[in-house]
Amino acid sequence: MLQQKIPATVITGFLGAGKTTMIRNLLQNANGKRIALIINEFGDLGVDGDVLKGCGAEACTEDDIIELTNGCICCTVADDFIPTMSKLLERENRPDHIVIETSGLALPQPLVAAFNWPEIKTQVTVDGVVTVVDSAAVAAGRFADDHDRVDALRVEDDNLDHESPLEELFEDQLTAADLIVLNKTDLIDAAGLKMVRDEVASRITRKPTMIEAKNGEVAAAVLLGLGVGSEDDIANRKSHHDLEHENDVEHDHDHDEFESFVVEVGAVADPAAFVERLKAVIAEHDILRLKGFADVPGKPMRLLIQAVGSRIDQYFERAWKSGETRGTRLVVIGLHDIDEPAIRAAVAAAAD
Ligand SMILES: Nc1nc2c(ncn2[C@@H]2O[C@H](COP(=O)(O)OP(=O)(O)OP(=O)(O)O)[C@@H](O)[C@H]2O)c(=O)[nH]1
Repeated sequence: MLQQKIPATVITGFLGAGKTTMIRNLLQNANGKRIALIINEFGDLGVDGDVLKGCGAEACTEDDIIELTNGCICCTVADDFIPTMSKLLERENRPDHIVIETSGLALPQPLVAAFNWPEIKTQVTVDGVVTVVDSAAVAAGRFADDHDRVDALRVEDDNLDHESPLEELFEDQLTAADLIVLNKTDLIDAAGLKMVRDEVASRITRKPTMIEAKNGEVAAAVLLGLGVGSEDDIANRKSHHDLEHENDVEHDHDHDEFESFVVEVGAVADPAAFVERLKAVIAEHDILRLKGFADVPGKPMRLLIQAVGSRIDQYFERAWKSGETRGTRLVVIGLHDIDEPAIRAAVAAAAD
């Protein structure tokens, strides 16, 4: 009997835009669909996986959550993504829908193109590519306003042939979209939102639907079931990288423009003071994303810390498990020239 292709939704968007938050909401409102989730994260602490496993949604048990941690999914298609999909498709109990969260630094194009590989194409189709946008970051000029900085980087590095790395990636993720979710609308006013809409529209030639959301609250019926088959249209969604290297088959995409590392420090006695000091460290070093868990003495639960630019959210996420080593571990992500030793020292000092 001919099996129906399983629809797969690719969820992309820059670091901290709200992808995991939106997926968490989706899993809790999945209308009875069984969803398999493939999560790819930059930096190897597995924060997103933990957040999603912790939500206990029936739509997606821990077994249905697969983490790809060997770098950005767009660079590990052959080694990581295809074998993972093949294994998932061999399962007896196949999911109704597959959701793939790319890392915030991933180019979605190579991932979508992978759905044309013969072993995948016969069994799965890309239902749609959903690009989540941090509206507050766009309104603040995060993706447009760093020309001085890029010029400075270019002086240091002759090989930097791009515009701003942030701007390019932002556009590439928008270019791949079938649906754009303008998230974090709670952080801006109506005029700001209008600006964000115009700014996003000005960066793409295709005209995908744009919707607004806060805390990633988008109905499952809106996110799933777009029915696009985006893999067949991938030639019309070329990234800057595709366009620059069209005749250059040897050229690999990489993430040299970004750097990530994990900082481990001691227990944090005063979380409020720690977070305030972290804000200063983030601003001074222009850290794009910082997230992880902190050990607060006397507390049975671990503190989840999520920073996107200067905004930091924190909450006690779950109890430390027996046998788990308590500790404070944070992933730091920035542009390639961030000062790792200085940041390590500053975060350690902030925890003291
Ligand atoms: N104020 C506000 N915060 C939000 C909203 N959506 C997400 N956040 C917060 O933004 C932070 C980042 O959200 P995530 O869902 O982890 O973002 P992400 O895109 O998965 O991040 P990466 O996987 O690191 O790229 C978290 O602290 C969220 O609670 C929103 O609509 N409004």
